Amino acid sequence: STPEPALTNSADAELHAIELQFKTDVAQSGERISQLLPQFEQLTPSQQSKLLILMAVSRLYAARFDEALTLLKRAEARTTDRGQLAQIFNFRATTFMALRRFQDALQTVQQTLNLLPKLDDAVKRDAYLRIADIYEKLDAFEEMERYARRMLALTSDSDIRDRCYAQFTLVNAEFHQSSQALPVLVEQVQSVKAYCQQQGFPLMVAMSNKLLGRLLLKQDDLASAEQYLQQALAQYQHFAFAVEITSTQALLAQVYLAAFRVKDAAEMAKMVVDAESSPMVYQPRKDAFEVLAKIAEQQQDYEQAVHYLQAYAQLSGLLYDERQLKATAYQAAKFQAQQQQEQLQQLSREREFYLANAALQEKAHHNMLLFISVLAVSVLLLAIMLMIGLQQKRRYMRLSRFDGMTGIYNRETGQRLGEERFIKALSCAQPYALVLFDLDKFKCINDNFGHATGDWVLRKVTEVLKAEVRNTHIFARFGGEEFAIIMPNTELETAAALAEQYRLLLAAINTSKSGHQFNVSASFGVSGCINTDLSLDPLINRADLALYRAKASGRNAVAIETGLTKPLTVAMMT
Ligand SMILES: Nc1nc2c(ncn2[C@@H]2O[C@H](COP(=O)(O)OP(=O)(O)OP(=O)(O)O)[C@@H](O)[C@H]2O)c(=O)[nH]1
Repeated sequence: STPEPALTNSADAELHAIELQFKTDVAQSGERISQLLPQFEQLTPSQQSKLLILMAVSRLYAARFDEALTLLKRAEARTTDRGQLAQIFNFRATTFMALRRFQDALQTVQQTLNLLPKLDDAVKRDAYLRIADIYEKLDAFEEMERYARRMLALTSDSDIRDRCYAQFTLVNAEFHQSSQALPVLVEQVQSVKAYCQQQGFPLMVAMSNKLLGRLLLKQDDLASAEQYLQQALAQYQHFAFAVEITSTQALLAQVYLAAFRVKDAAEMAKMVVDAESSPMVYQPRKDAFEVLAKIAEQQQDYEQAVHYLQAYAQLSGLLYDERQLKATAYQAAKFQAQQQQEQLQQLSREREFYLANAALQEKAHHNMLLFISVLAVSVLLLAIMLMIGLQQKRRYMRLSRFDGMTGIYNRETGQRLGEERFIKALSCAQPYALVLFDLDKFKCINDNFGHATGDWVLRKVTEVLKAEVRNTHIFARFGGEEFAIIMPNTELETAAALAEQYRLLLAAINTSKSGHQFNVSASFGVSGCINTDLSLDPLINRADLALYRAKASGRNAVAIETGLTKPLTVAMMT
């Protein structure tokens, strides 16, 4: 069922309030969680996740680590929000640290770091803070400093809490590494403390006080050290922060011992060793047993001193083992991170390879285009050349089919066409006739008026007859001044009549345009197809015979050769 909007909003507000209160009043916030629990089923998955995270945190403070892990798992299952997931991972890493499962903790840190790139700065700062805290517990102080700096770099003037936390973590990392002189560090911690106090972050004030106490103990400023440590103790007691209370008490015991306040020292140290033991307090316990051993020794209670020294030695061994464990985990995590880095580099190399390959393919594509273009241009050129060739061929064909001077068919073409028509006429039993004519005394024209005039006559004769010859007839120059008119589907008599007509036309040519005045005439021989003819040749021969006779009869005449036993002579004119 969908939750009512009013409940959704009020639950959001309450969850946010509880989250804030965790930083100042753990007990009170636990109370508010219990009050919200009966409404669990009515909350949205995201709110349920948030509530489960808060419950896990309260278990974490109560050192109920396995319960905390279970709650975090349930919280993780209910959200896809990256920010919330980062928060879950952070608390999980802290829980693993408390359980001394260092490798799991570092793996969880890596999970958080993988989530971070897409998250906003506030979530990043939160994660960096917790990672720095984990590295501190792993004695990896360089890493601690690195993440503190990253966090600080992401803060602006308005991120007061995070700036206070980051500054403290940074100065704490410097203290662990002894990278600054003690007085410089004291000054730095004091300025961080002032800033955090002014902005109202009591936990950071408590931690600053404890750190100042520790620094001043080292400087042998015992009075100031006690003052700061007492302040820190009161503040931690307010938070019910058991681990820090024990750790501060152990420091106070050392201050009192140094100040020869044996009774106070013993009292403090006793509180430390009587408090619940856990790996988190091995160091303060070891310090407290040392204080107690020294006191017993001073009081010459050697039996008791040996007893305390045994406890001290045992804790030293445990701490040594733990340091080994941490170092191993840290190295393993470093190795894993390195491997991951190498994998990333491999991926980027593969990507480079892919890009280079793509560029290569692009080039191949480009070359292909170039090749196609060249091919296209070549084909075009070839086509043009082919066309020119065809045109030339057509020109030559034309030249070879026609007579250059007169433009009519030459002898070969005329004879071939005539032959084709002849075969057709033969199969259809159609009539067929042939006229040959030869200009008269042409040599004289050449001789008297020059070759050019002779040429003019040849062209004039053609021009005159071309206009007259039927379009089914074939007009050809047979050579020199001899012409033929092949007449398919034409009777011999018709051919003779036409020849006569042509003879008259030629004789009527006016030669003045040639620049000379003279007579033009031609002699004609006509033949027609007879039964025995199987090709054009016999017709040509007979027309030739007739032409010869026409010449012999005095020229400018038409003669007929029938091919029959008694040749028929037609009218001749002079
Ligand atoms: N101008 C010119 N003369 C040509 C051409 N072809 C042939 N001839 C000339 O034509 C003349 C033909 O002379 P012949 O064969 O003796 O005949 P003809 O002078 O016409 O006398 P007949 O045929 O007996 O009437 C030759 O002098 C050739 O040189 C040509 O293309 N142009």
